[in-house]
Amino acid sequence: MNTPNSDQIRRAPKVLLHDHLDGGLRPGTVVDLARETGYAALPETDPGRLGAWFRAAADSGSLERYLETFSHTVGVMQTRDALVRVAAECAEDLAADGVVYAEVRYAPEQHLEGGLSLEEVVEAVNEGFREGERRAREDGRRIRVGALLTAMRHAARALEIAELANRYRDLGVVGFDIAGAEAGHPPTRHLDAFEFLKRENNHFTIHAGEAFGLPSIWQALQWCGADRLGHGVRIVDDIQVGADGSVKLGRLASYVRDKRIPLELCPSSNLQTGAADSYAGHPIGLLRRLHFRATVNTDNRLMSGTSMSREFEHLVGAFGYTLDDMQWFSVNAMKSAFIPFDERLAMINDVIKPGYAELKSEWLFRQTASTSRSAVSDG
Ligand SMILES: O=c1[nH]cnc2c1ncn2[C@H]1C[C@H](O)[C@@H](CO)O1
Ligand SMILES: [Zn+2]
Repeated sequence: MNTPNSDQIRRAPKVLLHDHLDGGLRPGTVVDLARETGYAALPETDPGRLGAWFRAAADSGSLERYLETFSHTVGVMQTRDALVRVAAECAEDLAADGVVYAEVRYAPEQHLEGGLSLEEVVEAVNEGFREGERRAREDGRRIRVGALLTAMRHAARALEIAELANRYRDLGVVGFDIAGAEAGHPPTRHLDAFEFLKRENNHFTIHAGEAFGLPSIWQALQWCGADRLGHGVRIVDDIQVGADGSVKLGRLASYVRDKRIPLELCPSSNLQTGAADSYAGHPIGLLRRLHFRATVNTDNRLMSGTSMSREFEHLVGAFGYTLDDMQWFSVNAMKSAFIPFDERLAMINDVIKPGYAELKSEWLFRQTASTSRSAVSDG
């Protein structure tokens, strides 16, 4: 009865925990910035064709090949102005899509080629997010964006980036992450960074259980102490579903569910990197049914040609999700955010729940309107 249409999905208040700044540029902005900064390696210079190129190139079935496409976005994000613009447009685009709270991540160490310092990178991105929030407000939309600082798992700067995240805590940065090719780069190589953050009572998430399975999830949780799992989708490898529908959770899957570890699931991205083969077959269906702390995310809007609304449209199509399901995912995400508890609670009670209540009550008023129309035409 309350299956949402596209317009309702877009207007519904959504919460996004896993979105890469360098994976979400507008294609036209990539073209503009390449021209302005003298970046000559773009495979296409027409925005439409460039957007299609990113989607196709990222659609290889391999995480390593998917990640190669980032050389072009990172390539044009090497100046202060470019970072401010990309961050402002990110916040604006998310707000236009109905996102009310987002944590957007990027790796400061990848933006130093033009001579910026790590601090200048963080300050430029923060400035952009504040500008985007302001523009959204002028358009009558409300969004709050926090930054997550990512360290690249194949590099050796994790402790330095963790210290940077800690220094900019309460100044626009809400946590830390590690990303990059998973196989061959275990998170335990960066234990010093995680231990530092734990001593500082700071928060972090780790990309795990995407291209590599249970050992990666286990390490991220039990060795590194991650607060959330970036993807974590392969936790289904520890869940057995019998022919009669009975379900048996292994020890790790039980731990993840019992401890309410948030899973930052990214359906479209998983289809492109081969972690899932269809929306209907995506583990999110099972994980939602089993009441894991599942959340819906975009990962890389440019590479997947997606948005939060599109991710939900796919899920509504595949699983028949209703506005109640959308609210469940959004509340789950908000509970799992890295901002203080009282702010999360206020977002849930004062923004998310009223937003869904408004949408869920629309049918009442639509029915009155159509009754009066038919009365007029009957007369
Ligand atoms: O899905 C992903 N898995 C692992 N690494 C990723 C994914 N999406 C983006 N990245 C990498 C490429 C970016 O340059 C970096 C920082 O945002 O994070
Ligand atoms: Zn990611």
